[in-house]
Amino acid sequence: MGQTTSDQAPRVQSDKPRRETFKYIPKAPYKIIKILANHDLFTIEIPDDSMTCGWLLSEVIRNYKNEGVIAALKTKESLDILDEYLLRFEKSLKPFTDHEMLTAYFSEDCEDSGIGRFNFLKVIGVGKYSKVVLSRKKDTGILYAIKIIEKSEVRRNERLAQVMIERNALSQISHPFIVKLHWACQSDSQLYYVLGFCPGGELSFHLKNIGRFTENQAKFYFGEILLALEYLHEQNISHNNLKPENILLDIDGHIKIIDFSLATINTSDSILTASNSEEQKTNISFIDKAEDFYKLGLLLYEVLSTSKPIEKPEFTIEINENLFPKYLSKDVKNLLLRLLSKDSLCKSSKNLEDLSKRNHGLSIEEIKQHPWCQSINWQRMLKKKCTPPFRPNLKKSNFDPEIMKIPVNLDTYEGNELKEFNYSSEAIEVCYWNMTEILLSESNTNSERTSTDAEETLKNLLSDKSLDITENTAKIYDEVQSFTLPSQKDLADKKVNFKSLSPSERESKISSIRSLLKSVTGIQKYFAEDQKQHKNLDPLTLPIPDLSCNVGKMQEIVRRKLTLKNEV
Ligand SMILES: Nc1ncnc2c1ncn2[C@@H]1O[C@H](COP(=O)(O)OP(=O)(O)OP(=O)(O)O)[C@@H](O)[C@H]1O
Repeated sequence: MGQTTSDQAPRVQSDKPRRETFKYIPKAPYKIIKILANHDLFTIEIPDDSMTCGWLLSEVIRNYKNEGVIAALKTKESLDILDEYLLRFEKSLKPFTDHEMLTAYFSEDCEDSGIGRFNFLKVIGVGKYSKVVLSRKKDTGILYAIKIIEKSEVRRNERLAQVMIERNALSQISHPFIVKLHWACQSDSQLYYVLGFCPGGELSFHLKNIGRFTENQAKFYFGEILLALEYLHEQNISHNNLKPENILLDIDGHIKIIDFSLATINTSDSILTASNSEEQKTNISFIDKAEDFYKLGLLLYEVLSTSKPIEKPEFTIEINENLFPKYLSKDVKNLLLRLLSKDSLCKSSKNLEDLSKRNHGLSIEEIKQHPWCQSINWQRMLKKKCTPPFRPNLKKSNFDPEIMKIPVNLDTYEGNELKEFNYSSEAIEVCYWNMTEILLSESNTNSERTSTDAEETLKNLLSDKSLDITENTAKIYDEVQSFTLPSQKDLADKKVNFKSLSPSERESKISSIRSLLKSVTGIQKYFAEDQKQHKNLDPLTLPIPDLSCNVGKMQEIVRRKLTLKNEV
């Protein structure tokens, strides 16, 4: 059979108009994202929502032609949860708005093998003996939560053994529902545990926002915690401090158990020191595990009712169904009864004599098979395939804003680039006050100023190659932010005082501050003495294009505070 190939086919000229179907019509971008990379500002067109954070980063790297290695992207406002989101390459770009501006994070070389490998960003948690600080690893740009423990506090409170147990427990754990310890290191005065960052905040924070959880919501958290406990107990580790404050959420809403500061590890060695008896060895580990179940019961009660049973005296006497809220189902009441029963209390008292009083306690298997847990598919849950009741808000931080105001105590950090400059609070405070004075004197000369076009000023600022904007002062931002303005009267007095100074007195007052600010920010040409060359750069009206512009940051804060103050 003769085959007609396209070559052989007669070329017939058709009279019909040609169809346009093959014409390539470029699709309008679905949205664009602006990228500020060093002094370059460019846009990336996002064709649709299926594009991911990993794709965006690769596009940015492809488009950036200048010096430096881009390791990550971050939000302009350093919003912790979105910054973490941007590091998840598989995540969709959906949460970002059209024309959103992101900044590039450049990899920094670092020879230090200790804590100097990290830039500290802000305090996100405070414990009795420690602070937890959100930090970025200088070379990779990855975010971590670093728990900083003061050695002096450990010594004073004789907590060394406990601190070592926390470290040892964390270092042998690897489980999807338990925080990961990546590194542990120390300086002369502090211990550092570098932990995976959980941006979703504490379960207690969400509990406060929501009121109380429904049984289904509670069941999800209960199930994930139980799986983590099962794993811990298999490793002979008891957590001993389960409570909503120690359950964090990851970016998708799954749990991570933190805080092993009260944990116990039942190694045969430690048991041997306590006693050589095999029977007691079994009992002791049994008691610690029972303590976890009891605490799990308290946690379940708390999330379902929003009250802490521990604060109710009747709970420590004899537990019965009447103590539970009426709206709870029969099944959950039964489970609570079993977890919180007097038996459990006896077991958790750690008094060996009490053991004689106990009946048979619940095992993990029994809890898993309890009627209330019947709807849980444990295999799916372990693989994180069960949908969390809610996802943490990506548009605002899930950490307590009051805690985030706490300054990172930079004086005590060792081994990073802060050595050269004294970043003590007083130094920053001096900066702050004098910035205020400069702004006040500026505002006197022209009270009608309005904000200039942000884009335009940004371009001016970026095209000025003499400005050496350093990345290093998110910490200063935090420090400055934590100061409060004085009363209107004090401000007025300051203003009058400052105005009454002669130009040379003003100059001498400001000059030391100016050099301080220059060394803090790395910006060499900015203030009055430079204004002849930089007429466009008006400290009062300069918009804040990027948080890495440190003077801008300070101005913004001062201005925001002044506005607030004036509104009051
Ligand atoms: N990996 C993390 N990611 C995000 N936030 C964290 C992380 N670890 C701790 N935090 C925050 O820091 C707070 C305090 O941490 P943690 O509970 O470990 O300290 P603590 O045990 O209470 O302190 P201490 O041992 O000094 O008593 C937590 O409640 C939480 O808000």
